[in-house]
Amino acid sequence: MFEDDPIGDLPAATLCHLLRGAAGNVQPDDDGGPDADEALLIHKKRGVGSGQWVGPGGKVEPGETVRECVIREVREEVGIDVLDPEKVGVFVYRSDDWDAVIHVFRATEYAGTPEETEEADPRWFPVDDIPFDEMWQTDREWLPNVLDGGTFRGRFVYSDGEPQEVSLETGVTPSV
Ligand SMILES: Nc1nc2c([nH]c(=O)n2[C@H]2C[C@H](O)[C@@H](COP(=O)(O)OP(=O)(O)OP(=O)(O)O)O2)c(=O)[nH]1
Repeated sequence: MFEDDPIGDLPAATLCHLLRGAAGNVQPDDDGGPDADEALLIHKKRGVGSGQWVGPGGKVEPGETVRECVIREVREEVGIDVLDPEKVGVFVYRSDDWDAVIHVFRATEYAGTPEETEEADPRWFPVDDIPFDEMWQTDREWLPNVLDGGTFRGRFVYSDGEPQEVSLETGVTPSV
């Protein structure tokens, strides 16, 4: 799937999908995945994807691991500390103005309460009522699976803001 992409040469970025149950904590369901009621999204105020709902995250800085990046970005954007980031997916994103390899994490344990910042307005959404119409179009291809405990890798090529190529493989173990 990634044969055409010099993955090591592309800028890296992260996304985090935080889950909570009705009682706050998340227990495993029958399949061993998280049995969550709600997922945290941010309404992004600036940068790539501003004006849309998206998981918190951002660009990996020089000398930083993707895991360090996702913890830093969630803290900067919504003011909480993620305790158990689990890498569950990776995708190549290509567009007219920004190419990247994006590492997707899921987490169920964190410290603090999400707060609005200059970058982001956070809100918990029911996992069966995610605002896909106000998100990156290809997120609807993989996010339900991630919220349900799955893993994936993908490649999404956009032009003029519209997806032109969509490749997706689920049930893979993403390398970190
Ligand atoms: N959900 C989703 N997020 C995407 C897609 N493509 C894409 O680049 N992103 C995300 C990955 C990063 O979290 C974010 C781009 O980084 P950013 O602009 O937020 O980076 P940053 O916080 O470091 O911002 P800055 O300092 O450069 O302003 O966009 C996509 O197709 N779906």
